[in-house]
Amino acid sequence: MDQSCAIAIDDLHFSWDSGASVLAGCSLQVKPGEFCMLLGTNGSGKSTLLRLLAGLLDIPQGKIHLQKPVGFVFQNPDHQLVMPTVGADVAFGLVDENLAYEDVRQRVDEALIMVNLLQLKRRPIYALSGGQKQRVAIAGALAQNCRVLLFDEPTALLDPDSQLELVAQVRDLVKQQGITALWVTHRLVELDYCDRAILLEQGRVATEGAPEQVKQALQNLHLT
Ligand SMILES: Nc1ncnc2c1ncn2[C@@H]1O[C@H](COP(=O)(O)OP(=O)(O)OP(=O)(O)O)[C@@H](O)[C@H]1O
Repeated sequence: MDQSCAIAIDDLHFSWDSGASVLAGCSLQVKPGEFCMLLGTNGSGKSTLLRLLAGLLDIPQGKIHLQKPVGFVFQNPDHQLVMPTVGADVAFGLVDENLAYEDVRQRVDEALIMVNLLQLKRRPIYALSGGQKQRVAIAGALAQNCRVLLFDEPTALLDPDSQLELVAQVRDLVKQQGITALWVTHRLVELDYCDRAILLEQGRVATEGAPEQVKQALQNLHLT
């Protein structure tokens, strides 16, 4: 298993207790600083794979190597933002680190600058747009110095303009900060922003490569 990868998955198998196999010999690698997108039909196991990577599920069979810390951005930001204001929410992820007040302030400000939200630091979460909420979730991970970010359909609830704004911003973050991103999507327009796309089918990688190559494979499979 290549330990120099940001993410390396080798022969991963997973089934839910009640059901059929979801991942069946899934292997893939993501290089440090790569923006990789993961596609596949409904139920092909994309979210399950992200949850296994994030350590939210136990791995029954296979191996996972992952650069840490790892951040997770959910489809619905209301499922992960827990504090009343932007700054408090970004700081919340640092509570276990026992940092001095000034260090927390600095880490929060730096993270908010990276996602262009410093001016909204005191704004209540309820007064943010969906795209702004997703950027708060990303800032929370950045404040914790996450090197790998996992995104589970983060644009699914956004309008088309906010969708492209978010994906472009994550691409900039990946390229400027050397962060690695694995991004699950159903929206083909987003593929133009990634370095490489991976198509998951029947629990394993069916195709991977440049965005155009994977779009073509999807068309051949009549999945578009
Ligand atoms: N908590 C759970 N308990 C039992 N089965 C589950 C659970 N979560 C997902 N599944 C099942 O596992 C399979 C894979 O689901 P998963 O959510 O990983 O797919 P997905 O590729 O992310 O789908 P989608 O594109 O619809 O989000 C599906 O058959 C789903 O019904």
